[in-house]
Amino acid sequence: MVQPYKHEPFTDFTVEANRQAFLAALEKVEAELGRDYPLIIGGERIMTEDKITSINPADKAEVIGRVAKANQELAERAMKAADEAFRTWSRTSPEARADILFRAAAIVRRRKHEFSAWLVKEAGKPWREADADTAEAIDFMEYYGRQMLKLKDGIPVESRPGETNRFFYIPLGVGVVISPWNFPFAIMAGTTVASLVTGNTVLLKPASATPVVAYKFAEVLEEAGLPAGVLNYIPGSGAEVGDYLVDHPRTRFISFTGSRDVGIRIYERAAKVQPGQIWLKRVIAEMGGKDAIVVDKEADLELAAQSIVASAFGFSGQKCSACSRAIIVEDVYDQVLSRVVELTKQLNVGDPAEQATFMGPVIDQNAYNKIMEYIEIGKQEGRLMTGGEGDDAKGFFIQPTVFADVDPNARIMQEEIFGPVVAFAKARDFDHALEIANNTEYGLTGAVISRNRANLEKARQEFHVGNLYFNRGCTGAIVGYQPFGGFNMSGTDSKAGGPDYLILHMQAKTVSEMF
Ligand SMILES: NC(=O)c1ccc[n+]([C@@H]2O[C@H](COP(=O)([O-])OP(=O)(O)OC[C@H]3O[C@@H](n4cnc5c(N)ncnc54)[C@H](O)[C@@H]3O)[C@@H](O)[C@H]2O)c1
Ligand SMILES: N[C@@H](CCC=O)C(=O)O
Repeated sequence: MVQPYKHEPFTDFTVEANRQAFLAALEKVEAELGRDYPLIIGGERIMTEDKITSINPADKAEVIGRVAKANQELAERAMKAADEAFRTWSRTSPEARADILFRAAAIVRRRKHEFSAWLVKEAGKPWREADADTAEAIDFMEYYGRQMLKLKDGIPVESRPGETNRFFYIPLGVGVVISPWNFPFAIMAGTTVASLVTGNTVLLKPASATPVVAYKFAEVLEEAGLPAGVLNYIPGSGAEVGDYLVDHPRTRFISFTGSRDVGIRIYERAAKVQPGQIWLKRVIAEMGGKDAIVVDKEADLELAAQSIVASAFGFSGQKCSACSRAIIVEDVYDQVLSRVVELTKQLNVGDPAEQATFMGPVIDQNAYNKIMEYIEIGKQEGRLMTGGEGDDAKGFFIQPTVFADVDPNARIMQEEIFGPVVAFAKARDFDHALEIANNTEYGLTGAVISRNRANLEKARQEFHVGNLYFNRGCTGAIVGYQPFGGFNMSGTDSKAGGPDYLILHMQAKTVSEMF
């Protein structure tokens, strides 16, 4: 009997034993840096001449690993392997598939700090963020395994006398999983195992900035008993391998998490029926955000300031859920702003391998350049209150940055920056604050800090985001507790970690028999 689902607890690093264990994990990972990793196609390891070099964003001279790079020919081979493996994997019992997830979760749990240490090194995540990423990966495996057990016999439907009707779910086929670098373990693992446990086979193309942790996870799934060919690990260029697989007539569905622009491209390309294709591809697309925290005049202002700072600057603002807009009712605007500035100035920015670091680097040179450009735009559009500086000499470090008095239509209030930058806008009243909050093309997360019940109820109806939080920050959804996904240009609102997520990876079949 499977135990009821409970989310994986976060590690308390004030406990000395935990601190020591994490330091030991960092040491272990440091000793393994710089290795070469192959593709995995049909269970076979394939090394290529051309490689993706994964570096530490906090120290660009440090190579995390060199990963083989798939081209179209290898992607085709992987497609054939996945297509072949689908014949048997789709007939494997849901219980056996779920057991592989539970076993994989147990393996990761035993090596939890080691996985988090890879995240510190490869993604530049500070300890707490890395620990949360690993915990979320474990949660996805535990939660989706249980969800599959709930769904395995379908859902009862009505039958008339002399008739038996059954309604159940079958797998789709080969899925292409395309994952981002910002939750390089949790989102990569979650989107992969959701596809697998539902009986599909997978071509996994992880983000090029974080392919090593994805390789480590592919190894875990093998160790847990996943048969060869069911998961194929094929890092490669988005434009080359990504487009090729999205267009491929044998691709049955695409599970994409990433930026708005790439999401739209995939959505459009997947809609085109290719010669030989006998289905309409399904697309699950989780895209960007321009998330806001609204602060009412009747509110705990300290909570408001703490929530804004944590949501804006956790993992350097590189979360689709990050607070990049603080919308404050004018009566309390100055107080909240000055407290946020004060708290921001106290943040510890530096090497994420150090326990005391709150905020590490941004992911790479492109991200650094883009964010610094937005900071320049921000200087034209608002009042720079703190931050604004960057240093990319050793790693890609940007100071947490606060802009005040920004017009709701300004670029830094409309466009996803994906860095440690928050813009403040003043609202006349609560209704005006909600109007500003809804004034973007995105609709992912949002929060309201208020003691006014009527205003909270108004926000429940009117604040148009997939994940709305009251009296807390707008990041940190927990699998199975706060199913995650957004409206409008934030994607297809496919709620990851939610009770209806797995169904998106299957098709429903009705069988009616007369007696
Ligand atoms: N809504 C969510 O749940 C969620 C979660 C995490 C990140 N995000 C979003 O992801 C973005 C940051 O991640 P990113 O920089 O890795 O995004 P990205 O769109 O640049 O890349 C995401 C993935 O798409 C691949 N890709 C690029 N071009 C492709 C193409 N033509 N065809 C197929 N695949 C292609 C990349 O290689 C990568 O694996 C932000 O916009 C963030 O808001 C959203
Ligand atoms: N699920 C994460 C965000 C994922 C996107 O980056 C959160 O809730 O903060």
